[in-house]
Amino acid sequence: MATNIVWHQHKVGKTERSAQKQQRPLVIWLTGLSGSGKSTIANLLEQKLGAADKHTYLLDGDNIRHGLCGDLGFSDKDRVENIRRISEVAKLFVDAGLIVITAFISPFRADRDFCRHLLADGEFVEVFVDTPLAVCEERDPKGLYQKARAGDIKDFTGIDSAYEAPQNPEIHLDYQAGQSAEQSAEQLIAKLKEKGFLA
Ligand SMILES: Nc1ncnc2c1ncn2[C@@H]1O[C@H](COP(=O)(O)OS(=O)(=O)O)[C@@H](OP(=O)(O)O)[C@H]1O
Ligand SMILES: Nc1ncnc2c1ncn2[C@@H]1O[C@H](COP(=O)(O)OP(=O)(O)O)[C@@H](O)[C@H]1O
Repeated sequence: MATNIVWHQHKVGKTERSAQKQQRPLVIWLTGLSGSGKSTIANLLEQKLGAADKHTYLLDGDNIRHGLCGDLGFSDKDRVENIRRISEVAKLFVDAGLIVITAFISPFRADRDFCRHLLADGEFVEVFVDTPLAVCEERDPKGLYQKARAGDIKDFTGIDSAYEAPQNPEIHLDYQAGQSAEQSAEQLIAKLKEKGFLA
């Protein structure tokens, strides 16, 4: 707990930093099962926003777990702490004026809402990458479902660990058979624009 600590109000704030970048800072929070397409879509989205002169930062589950969250595993408690840390980092990057893209399973509603409530109204865009478990398992890009089914990995999301689907996400990316990742990323950009999150 922060006791005997006083918040410093700096002269240069979020308003100045985002004005300098000529953009509205945001968190675009992708959530979905392992293999649903979060990392692939997030990467394409970041490339497309960069090409449109936006200033972005992508926080991706696998990468963050090598450093900032390298001490955490996949128990419910560790996942809560993982998302808490990511949320605080995302808030700092929003304060820096950036468009933050996150790609974490983030299986628990309360934790996604924690990030939403850290930010100002309209700064948190929850994107549900709604790919059915059977499709994720069929894709199995890292062979993890096979290991989880064989009992070699415990607490695997969708198998023996819960995934709480968003009830009212700002954007719902419904799985469509045969749709490419490129098409999904384009669909996401179109929805971000349609809903007024991107100029
Ligand atoms: N037990 C278990 N359950 C789920 N996922 C597992 C597990 N063990 C390892 N992995 C790999 O870790 C990636 C998920 O990390 P996240 O930080 O996104 O998870 S969480 O948000 O804290 O639930 C996840 O990456 P993605 O496939 O990109 O989602 C997996 O590659
Ligand atoms: N429409 C799509 N959107 C995203 N990924 C797709 C799509 N169609 C096929 N894929 C493939 O599915 C896999 C998704 O893996 P990944 O992006 O690592 O998912 P996650 O980050 O959610 O675990 C990749 O191999 C990707 O090429």
